[in-house]
Amino acid sequence: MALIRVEDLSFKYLGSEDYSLKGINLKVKKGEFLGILGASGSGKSTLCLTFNGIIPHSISGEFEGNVYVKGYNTKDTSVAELSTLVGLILQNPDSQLFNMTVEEEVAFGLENLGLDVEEIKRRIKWALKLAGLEGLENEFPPNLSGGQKQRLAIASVLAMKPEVLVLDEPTSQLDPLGREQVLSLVTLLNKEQGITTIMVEHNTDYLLNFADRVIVMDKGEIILEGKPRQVFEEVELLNRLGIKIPTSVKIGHRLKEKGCINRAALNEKEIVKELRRLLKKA
Ligand SMILES: Nc1ncnc2c1ncn2[C@@H]1O[C@H](COP(=O)(O)OP(=O)(O)OP(=O)(O)O)[C@@H](O)[C@H]1O
Repeated sequence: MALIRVEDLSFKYLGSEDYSLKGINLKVKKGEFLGILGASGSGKSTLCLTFNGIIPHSISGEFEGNVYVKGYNTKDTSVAELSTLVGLILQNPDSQLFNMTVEEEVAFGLENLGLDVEEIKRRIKWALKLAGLEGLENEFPPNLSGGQKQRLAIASVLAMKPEVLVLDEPTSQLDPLGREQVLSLVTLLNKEQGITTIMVEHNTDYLLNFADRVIVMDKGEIILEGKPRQVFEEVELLNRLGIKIPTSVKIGHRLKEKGCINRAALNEKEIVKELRRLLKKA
């Protein structure tokens, strides 16, 4: 059974003329890693906000269709209840951190869940360890690096033990090291902890390697969907939308054009394998 089911979803912000989401149908399976791509303004963030009920509960507009999370219709379920199922991470970690210490930041959401003190302590320790922030419990969050702040934001939602993590461009405001740390953490959470992951991410090399499926949005619609290697074969369409083609796929295309290999959408490992084969032949 799908963990998330989106049926004929359309949404228009209050006061807007156009719909930001138009007839979206989507299923996400438990444990799956779904990547979301699309040009600026195509509706990626709006879609993310429907998974934990912020749309329609906190942002009003015309909402048509249904979003189900673990069978709960988000229209009939509060954001507080949904936040125990769906953890949302936004672009800017500063907008998500409010407390005086790293530990208090993670404890914050847990205190409203009615958990006993020992369980809260256990969860804080577990989440900070997974996020690689052990030893920083007493730090003042604004003093952390960008990557550490974003990992703290992830640890805070992780401590609620959500079934789904929704990440909306979590690396876009980070330096290269911070970006890599956050991407490694997301990979670990999905592949080792089995957390269903939905991620808006412009790093298509990363999605090629780690996403199970990718959707491409344009003007509020899903216009392309499939396994990353299928989606990244659509070079012309992606170029038109300004979506970066993964480097290994670009090299694969060049080699295919030159008649050296038969398939183009290759990841780094496969490109190296093909190049070694070609070198041996030469
Ligand atoms: N709060 C809002 N009120 C009115 N219109 C909005 C609001 N937020 C977004 N929109 C509009 O909805 C459409 C989709 O925006 P959205 O932010 O979901 O796109 P996006 O693909 O996430 O873009 P980006 O990559 O720039 O974040 C755009 O036309 C945008 O102007």
